[in-house]
Amino acid sequence: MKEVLVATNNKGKVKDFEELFKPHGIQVISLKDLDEPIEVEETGTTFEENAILKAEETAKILGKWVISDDSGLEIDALNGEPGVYSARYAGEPKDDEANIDKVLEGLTGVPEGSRHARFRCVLAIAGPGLETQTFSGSCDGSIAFERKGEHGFGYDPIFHVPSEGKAMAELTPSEKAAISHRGEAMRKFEKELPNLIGKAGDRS
Ligand SMILES: O=P(O)(O)OP(=O)(O)OP(=O)(O)OC[C@H]1O[C@@H](n2cnc3c(O)ncnc32)[C@H](O)[C@@H]1O
Ligand SMILES: [Mg+2]
Repeated sequence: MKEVLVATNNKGKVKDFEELFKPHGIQVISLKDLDEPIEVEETGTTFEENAILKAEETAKILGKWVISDDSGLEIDALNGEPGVYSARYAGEPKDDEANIDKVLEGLTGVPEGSRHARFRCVLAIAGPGLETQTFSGSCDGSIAFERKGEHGFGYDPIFHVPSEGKAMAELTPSEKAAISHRGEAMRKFEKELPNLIGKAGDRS
C-alpha cells in the first residue's frame, strides 16, 4: 500500500491525512484528484453511519479499497449541535466562516465555563474482499469567543484545546495530529494496518 484513496472532498481533511500517513511513506489521493466527481449523499444520523456510507459507496464506484472520514463538532450548550450537520450548519453551500458565525451567535451570553465541546471523527475502510471496519476518536475542548490561528480548517479557529492552551488553528499540522479526534482514530487504524496490508497482499 504505497498510496491510499481517501474518500473526501474536503481539502482540510486531506492535509490532516497527509500529515498522518507521512510516517508510513503513504501518499494520499483524494476525490479531488479524480477526473469524475464523486459526492456520496450523507443520509445517516450518526458519524459512523455516514463514514460507512461514504467508504462503501466510493469503494463500489472505484472498485478498490478506500478510507472515509465523517466528523463534526458537538457543543453541549447547543444540545450536541452542529453534530452530523457540521459541514453545512449555516446552510448550502458549505461555508466554514458562516458556520463559525452561527456557532458564536448561538452561544451569545453563554459563559466561559459552559462552552464545553468535542470534535468527533469516525474513519471507515471498505473495499473488495474486505469487511468494512471503523475507527473512532474524539477531542475535548471549548468554544472560544473569537477566532484565533491560521492553521487547520472548519471550526479550528474557535476550538480551544485546554491541554495546549491554544486554539486548534494555532497548532501546527503535527501538533494537531498528536491530539486531534482524527489523530486518535488514525492511531487505532494504524494498529490494524499490518493486518490490512497482509489482506491486500493475499489478493494480489
Ligand atoms: O464529507 P467529506 O467530503 O469528507 O467532507 P465534509 O467537509 O463534508 O466532511 P463531513 O461531512 O465529515 O463534515 C465534517 C465537518 O465538521 C467539521 N470538522 C470536522 N473535523 C474538523 C477538524 O479537524 N477541524 C475543524 N472542523 C472540523 C468541518 O466543518 C467539516 O466540514
Ligand atoms: Mg460531507
